Amino acid sequence: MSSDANGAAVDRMPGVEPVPGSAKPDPILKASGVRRSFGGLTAVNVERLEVQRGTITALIGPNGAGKSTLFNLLTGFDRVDAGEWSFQGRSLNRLSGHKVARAGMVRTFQLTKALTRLTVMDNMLLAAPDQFGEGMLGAFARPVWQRHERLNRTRAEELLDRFKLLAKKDDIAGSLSGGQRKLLEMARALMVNPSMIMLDEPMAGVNPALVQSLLGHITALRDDGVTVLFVEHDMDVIMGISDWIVVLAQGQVIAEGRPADIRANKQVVDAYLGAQHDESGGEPGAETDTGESR
Ligand SMILES: Nc1ncnc2c1ncn2[C@@H]1O[C@H](COP(=O)(O)OP(=O)(O)OP(=O)(O)O)[C@@H](O)[C@H]1O
Repeated sequence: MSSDANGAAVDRMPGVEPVPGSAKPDPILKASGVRRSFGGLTAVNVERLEVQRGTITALIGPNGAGKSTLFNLLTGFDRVDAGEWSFQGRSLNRLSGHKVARAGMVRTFQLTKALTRLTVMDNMLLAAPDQFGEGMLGAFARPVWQRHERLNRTRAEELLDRFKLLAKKDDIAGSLSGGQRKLLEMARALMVNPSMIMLDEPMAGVNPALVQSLLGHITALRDDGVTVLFVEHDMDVIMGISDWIVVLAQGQVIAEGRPADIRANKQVVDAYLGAQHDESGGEPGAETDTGESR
């Protein structure tokens, strides 16, 4: 359960059963029988998973539970061995990452080395939909391309402004701090105007001073109608902003529920939360995962 602008608790999943594979009233994403093995190791084996539209859903689990693999499968960056899933009622099976993004479901990526050498603005423009070089076009199509470019630039500036990166638009992305890079990763993903964004460890390597600001951006996305699914290790972050939590262990969904349900789930506490909580300790939201476990 998360809070509204006045800090009051809001249950965005009223009546939803806190059990693995539970049906949601308005699922934006539905997956069933999704399996992926690497050699003899079953990395993902998800019988059923639904993500409620307009919520922040956390995907948690111990190292090696299959969280990143599931992200990769759902977003078209890896191939399933079996299973199917649909997004906004449309089957996404076997679509490439590019097509999945165009359908409205994007995931963030850490900036690659090549991207860190480009300016912040160029990073944004490269993430825009329908990228094509001017050289590929005949003279007749140039005005269309120029209009596209102008619209992309305007959208990039709006997003950079929202994420407080506009003053850095001409800086090399590699010069940004860890937290600013996370903001840029989010801003890049939003260039395609997605209905759902998947964040892989948004707080990893982020200076504690920026954690609250990042959390604010994530809840603002949800409040603007973007569905958020995120993988994170920091339990204070997870419990603080999630409307719903899905627990993965050895590739399977072993629990689902509101933060209070998950805290009260003995199987999850014994297998995962106990150890995590001992590690994080301090003030809620004050600790960050360094990403060193990856
Ligand atoms: N390309 C691959 N080739 C072989 N094994 C892989 C590959 N990708 C993932 N695995 C294995 O699949 C299992 C699930 O890995 P995955 O990275 O999805 O877990 P995770 O929950 O994201 O873990 P972490 O929290 O440590 O990031 C692990 O045992 C991992 O070693």
